[in-house]
Amino acid sequence: MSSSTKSTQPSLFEPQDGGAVLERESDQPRIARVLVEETALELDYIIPEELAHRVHLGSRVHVPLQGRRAIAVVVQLLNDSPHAGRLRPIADTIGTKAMFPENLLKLAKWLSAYYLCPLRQVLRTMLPEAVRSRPESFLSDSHISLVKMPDTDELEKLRKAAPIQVRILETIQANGGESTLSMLRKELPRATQVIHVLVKKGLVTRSEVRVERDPFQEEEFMPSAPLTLTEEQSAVYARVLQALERPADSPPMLVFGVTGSGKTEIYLQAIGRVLEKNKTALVLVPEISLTPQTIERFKSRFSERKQRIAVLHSHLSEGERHDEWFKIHEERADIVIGARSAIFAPLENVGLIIVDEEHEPSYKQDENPRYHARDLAVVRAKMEGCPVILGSATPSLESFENAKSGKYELLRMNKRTDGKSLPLIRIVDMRLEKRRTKDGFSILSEKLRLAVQARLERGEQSILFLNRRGFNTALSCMKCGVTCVCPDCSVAMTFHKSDTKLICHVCGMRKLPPRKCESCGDPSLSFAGFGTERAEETIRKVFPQARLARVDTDTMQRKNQLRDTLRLFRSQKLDILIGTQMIAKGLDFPNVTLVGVLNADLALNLPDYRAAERTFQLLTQVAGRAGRGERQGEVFIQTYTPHSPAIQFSRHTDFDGFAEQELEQRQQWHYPPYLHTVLIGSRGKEAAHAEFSLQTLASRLQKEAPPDLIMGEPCPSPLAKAHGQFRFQLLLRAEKIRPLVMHLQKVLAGMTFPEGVIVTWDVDAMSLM
Ligand SMILES: Nc1ncnc2c1ncn2[C@@H]1O[C@H](COP(=O)(O)OP(=O)(O)OP(=O)(O)O)[C@@H](O)[C@H]1O
Ligand SMILES: [Zn+2]
Ligand SMILES: [Zn+2]
Repeated sequence: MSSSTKSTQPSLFEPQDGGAVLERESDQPRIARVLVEETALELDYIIPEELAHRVHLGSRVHVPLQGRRAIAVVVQLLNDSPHAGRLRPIADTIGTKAMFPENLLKLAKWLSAYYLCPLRQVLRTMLPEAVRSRPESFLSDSHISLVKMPDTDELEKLRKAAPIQVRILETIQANGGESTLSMLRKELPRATQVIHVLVKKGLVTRSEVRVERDPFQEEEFMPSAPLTLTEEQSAVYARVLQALERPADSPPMLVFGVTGSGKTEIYLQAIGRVLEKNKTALVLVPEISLTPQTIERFKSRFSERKQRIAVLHSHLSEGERHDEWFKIHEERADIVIGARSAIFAPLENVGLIIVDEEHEPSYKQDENPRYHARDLAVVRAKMEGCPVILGSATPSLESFENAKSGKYELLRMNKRTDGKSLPLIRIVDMRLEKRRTKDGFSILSEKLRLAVQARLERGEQSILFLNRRGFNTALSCMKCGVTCVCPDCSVAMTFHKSDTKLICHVCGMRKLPPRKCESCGDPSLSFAGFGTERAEETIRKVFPQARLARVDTDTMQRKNQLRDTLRLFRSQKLDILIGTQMIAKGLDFPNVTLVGVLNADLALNLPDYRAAERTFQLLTQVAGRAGRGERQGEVFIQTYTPHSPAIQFSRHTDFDGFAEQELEQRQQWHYPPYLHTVLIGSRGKEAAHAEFSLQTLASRLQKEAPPDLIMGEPCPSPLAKAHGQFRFQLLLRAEKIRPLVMHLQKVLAGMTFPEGVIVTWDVDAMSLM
């Protein structure tokens, strides 16, 4: 949150500027308290009689404000106001139905208080941009009919004076006298204005029609029927059914099932039950596993009502997002599947909320408001009075601890549905491997090479995973040792061979690799480290006959490219898939019998107390991609730290062992889940200003602090510079989060920061970078 949005004390009535004052006997409620969207003012307005049926809690309305009209959200309905005699009426509503259903508005208020973020900003986040700024325009298209062509003379005159008008007329004529505005626009971007003129001249008519963009309209779905549940699944499902019958007595359920244990099947059947009860279901999936395959599973199971499934994710066009949102708003959807922000879907009559892969860090938004969608799901479920299922093969330690303490209910599934054992996991010690190679460098160990070779011979498939894109991860001087870093960020620039550029992965800056050291001028520069691009090149050299594709954000730029590549892989037209975490999750390919992790140490080396947890999760997830079919799977993990606990425990798929050890450490060192954190950050072009601001804040926080506060020292962030700004941080920890947040709010309210310094705060921070 930037210091410029510092909360001001909202005044509750509007200064009068001479407008007529309404007075009338009350129907209840007669006054709406609204939050003006652009000013953060909370003001009271009269609800005029004629709008009474359209003004609800959560409605967006137009109100008169200082001689103009402003857009506001109704946040409270009142019978009376301290300024009752001096209020002006609401001018109009946007739509007839509240944009924020009551529970969503409640959730917004909760979020605002918990994460210390102005309500106005929360509400802004809840509505997609396309809905907020253009509530109607995307929805409609215009049907254009030709009334008459101008006669021959006139037509020629017009052709000279306004050739574009003629061109449009002729296009419509050629199309049988009918067309749509969107089609004409494709031909001519200015078609809208031209049509306007032609309508005035009476040559064409225009009528509004409603069209919807369906991102899946070309897809066919094979209907699927519910499977007979395994014993383990049945036990979990029985519990879920009970919760659906008596949601009030049911704590959040943590479904902890190994990869391939059939969690998704349970979700599908539970949703089936919810629909039978004429209720709706909300399913959150991490962005990265919101693959066509995942959506297909839902659309296939509920194929008879696939039109009633709304999908929300970041790859939708503005128009698609708008339409999906309205589909939910107008109650034309009863299943919503989406990534993080789908927790704000304006769904009503919610019967079940599911958060798949609940441990995924991407559920935490890393800009304002910095909410955690899983935690909001638990809160929203409570407000909706419905059960919530959190599912994972590697639960977050937060949820696991909640289950241990009885706040959540733990439901376990330890076996794969096919009865197959989990894949065999082998650790490859790259320190030994290094000695074997002549340049002391290896991308593919001998063991992994042989394993891939064997798959190629048997016609089976392999996935190779490397969580870093690019060719080389650093360019360093052999003489003075200086590495080429981004001038704006404190990170080494990555060499991308395909465009022969150094690219900064933080700010995106690109430049040609220098010919000599930028520090000492020596020409002996050397590339080091490797990313997916280089790994691909190596694998191609080692297995020239293999059919190979690389999946990372560099290769998957084009729309549908990921889908197409995965289809090729599924239909076994590819032997090897090499990629970043885009391929780590949720993919289910029966012919994959080998998974290789090229460098398991990447996540472990992050300066974050969660590094071990992340590594464990990632390795377990990746390993889960192997051996999902008839044949047993095998996993090779290449590492320079073979004895680290995260690697050893994941090797034995021993979540409990890992959790026990890790939780003990967290408790000892006072980290979540035993304490809450607030990470305060300051940044600015002037390092001294940013640092000083944080120091001042720290010393103010010290005064009258809650007794359980543990405050660190202001220090440079691990990512010390980004986008040309110097970054500092301060970690606050406390057992109770509310008193800490309230204390912080009070201190911030009394502070101003120097110009150019931005101060942020992140409650329950997931990343300490
Ligand atoms: N009861 C069942 N009988 C037979 N096959 C099943 C059953 N339940 C699930 N499956 C199949 O087992 C495979 C794994 O199931 P599913 O994807 O639901 O597991 P999951 O726990 O969600 O996996 P992951 O955590 O790896 O995403 C799928 O191919 C699914 O169709
Ligand atoms: Zn040098
Ligand atoms: Zn940069």
